[in-house]
Amino acid sequence: MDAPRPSTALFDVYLRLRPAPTPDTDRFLAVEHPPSADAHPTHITIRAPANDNRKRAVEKFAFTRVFEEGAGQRELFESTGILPLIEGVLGKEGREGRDGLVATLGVTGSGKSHTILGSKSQRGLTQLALDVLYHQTAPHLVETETSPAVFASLASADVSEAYLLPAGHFLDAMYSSGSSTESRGSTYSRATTPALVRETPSSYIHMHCPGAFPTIDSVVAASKRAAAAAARPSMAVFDRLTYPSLSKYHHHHHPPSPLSPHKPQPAPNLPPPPQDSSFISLPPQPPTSKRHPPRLSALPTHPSTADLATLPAPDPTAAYAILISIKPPPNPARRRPLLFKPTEHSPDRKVVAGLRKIVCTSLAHALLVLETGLQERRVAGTGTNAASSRSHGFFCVEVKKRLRATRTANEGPWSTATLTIVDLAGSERARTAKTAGATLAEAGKINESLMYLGQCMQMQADNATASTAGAAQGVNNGGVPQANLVPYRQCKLTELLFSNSFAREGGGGGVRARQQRGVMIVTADPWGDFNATGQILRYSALAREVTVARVASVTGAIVGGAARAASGMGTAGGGAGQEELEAALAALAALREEVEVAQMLLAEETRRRQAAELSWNVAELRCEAVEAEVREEVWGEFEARMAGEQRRWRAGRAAEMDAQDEHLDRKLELLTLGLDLERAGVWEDESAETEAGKENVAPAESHFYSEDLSPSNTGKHRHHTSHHDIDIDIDIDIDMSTTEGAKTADSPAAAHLRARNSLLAREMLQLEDANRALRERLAKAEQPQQQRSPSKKMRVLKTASRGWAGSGVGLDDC
Ligand SMILES: Nc1ncnc2c1ncn2[C@@H]1O[C@H](COP(=O)(O)OP(=O)(O)OP(=O)(O)O)[C@@H](O)[C@H]1O
Repeated sequence: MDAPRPSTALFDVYLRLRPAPTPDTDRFLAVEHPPSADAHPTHITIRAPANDNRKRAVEKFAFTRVFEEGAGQRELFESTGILPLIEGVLGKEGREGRDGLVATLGVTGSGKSHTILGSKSQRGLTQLALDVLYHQTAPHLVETETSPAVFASLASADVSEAYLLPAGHFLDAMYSSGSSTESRGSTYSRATTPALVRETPSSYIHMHCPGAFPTIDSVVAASKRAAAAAARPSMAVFDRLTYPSLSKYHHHHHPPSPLSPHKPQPAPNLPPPPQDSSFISLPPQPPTSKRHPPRLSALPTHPSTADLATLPAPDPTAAYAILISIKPPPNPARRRPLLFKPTEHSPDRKVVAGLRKIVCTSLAHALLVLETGLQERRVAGTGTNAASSRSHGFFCVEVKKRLRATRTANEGPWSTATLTIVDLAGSERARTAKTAGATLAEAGKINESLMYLGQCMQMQADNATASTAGAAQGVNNGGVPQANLVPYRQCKLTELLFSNSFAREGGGGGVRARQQRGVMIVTADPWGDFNATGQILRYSALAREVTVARVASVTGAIVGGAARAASGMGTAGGGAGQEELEAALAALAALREEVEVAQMLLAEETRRRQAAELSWNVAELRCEAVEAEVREEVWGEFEARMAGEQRRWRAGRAAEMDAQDEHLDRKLELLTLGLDLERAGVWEDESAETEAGKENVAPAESHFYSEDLSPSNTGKHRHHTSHHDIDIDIDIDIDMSTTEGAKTADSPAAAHLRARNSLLAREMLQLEDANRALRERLAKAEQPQQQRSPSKKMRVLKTASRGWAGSGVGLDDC
């Protein structure tokens, strides 16, 4: 069985074994060493301890690499791909960084916290990662403790509704003047944390340092005020928000701690430091409002990262800022679920809203903030592990990056990549752990979230195996292996861990470039709980194989009994009969073993099927909910559009009818006018004087009036209009001489006539305009019909020529 090395994997999975607490006991887990001395082990096998009579199958698991009991923190740090993760977070030159995830998973007491956070004498992966990060970015870090403008730019670039604080500010607010208290111990142990009953830091801050937390708004406002006060030194305002040097957290008897061999720490030249040792070393104390800062020199400095062979390279063209996120301690009375927010890059990329983000400009600051964060993590002792972590711990190191200002260009916008380090709470069996009440309920939740995590990991392992098998057989689906969806949205834990691994940004081809890469370190105690460890190994391993164990004792007993029976039967059967019997018994034993393995496989498959059914049901419910939501949304939009269309159509129709009415009114008005004139006898008289041969007008046409406006007084103006089913021909033939005659006569009738004439002339012009517009509309309406059918075209032409025939106005005039 080879360990698949999938290219599409969410993360590499490493196994770390912890040293034996009592080495002389039997271990159930064995490491398979590869034949070559240079190669690292990748496989382990587990077999049930002797006292477990139920299962006899041997299970074999494959991991990216197995670290045996002797492996130290430094070896783990160097060999688990964390350095490339850090390089990814820093980002290549001119490019944004990529998120990285380091997580530990294992049964309670198997060494997760030891791996991630270290112990009193050894640094964990988190401290080592911070050391490398600060060492590599030191020349490129922006100064936020003293520069309000830079701090404000960071604050305004954060989209997660976080509270940004400079580290000095934060630490001072957390550990204000309690420095005169006596030393109460010197042992550093995280195990004492659960018993500490103190004010939560946030309540302390609000009670004792009102306004001490600068919100984004207050810092931005402060920076604006500072910029505006040009006469004063611009630092004046920010000084009030700036906090004392880190060196006050050093013990005066100790030299500055060489936390990072690469970067000297500030000298301890401040007021007499507290006699107290690190707050994490305190035995249980009565409630008090004072807290004491961790003593920097008490924090472990081993192992060092000074002589690492390869270090991640930062972007030389960029400026960096490093922020450490801390979730404010929850109010037990009003526990709220984590609030996720999509980021500016993609709705899939989620961040937790409402965190405190501490801008740390040095490793020492970062370590102090980390220690402070650890205090806020809820730890409650259980029967299994006295220092058991009863919550999943997330340590998020945000690396902000922007292009530095040059002579030709200003600095670019801040981009963010996050290194998330996760110490998952241990899975445990309630019976073993002897938990009760709220702690038992919490354990149930933790186990549930770990179950969902297990499903995701199994799915990823299956995908990876399928992809490797597909690649080996050259079978693929258009170059893309068919992968099952990893159900990471089932719970907050898996969403937090993996939403960035699947985030699609922008919809373009290069969207996967920023997807998160991860490292999962599974911890196991080879002498611990066989069942619980086996369960975790089953869902976390990259591959698994079940083989039959030799059940020599049982088979031997059967064979021995059979042989005795055979010999008791006398010598009649002879040697041949006995051999036959032995062979039959051996076959029987082999069949029994097969049945047992088949039963185990069946049980495993049943469990997986049930898990798959569960996720299927959840997915179906989600689909239904989404479908209903989409339906409702589409229906609402459709109805709104329909109503809009109806409104528009009604308005258009009303306007059209108004235009028609107006047109008809005007025609009627003209008709009435013409009739009036006719009645007055003007037209009859004048028509007698008009020249002979004047064109007759078709009876169907309306002959309203004629007016001769030509200079020679002999011209006539004809007007034809057609609107829908109404055809109107207007002949205007006004004899100006008559008008002149009338003018000369200067009778009331002549004056009336003149007035009428000029009114008519105006009306005629308006009518002409309306007529022209109508003709254009008619022509447009007829055009498609003419194009469609030649016969129709002819019909239209005929109709048109008939319509214009009597008026003397050619089609070209239309
Ligand atoms: N590789 C190791 N080397 C030395 N000591 C170890 C190692 N791993 C674990 N231990 C010790 O085992 C004990 C339990 O380890 P740890 O607290 O890290 O377990 P855990 O898996 O985090 O447990 P929980 O899930 O309950 O928090 C600690 O005292 C720790 O120092």
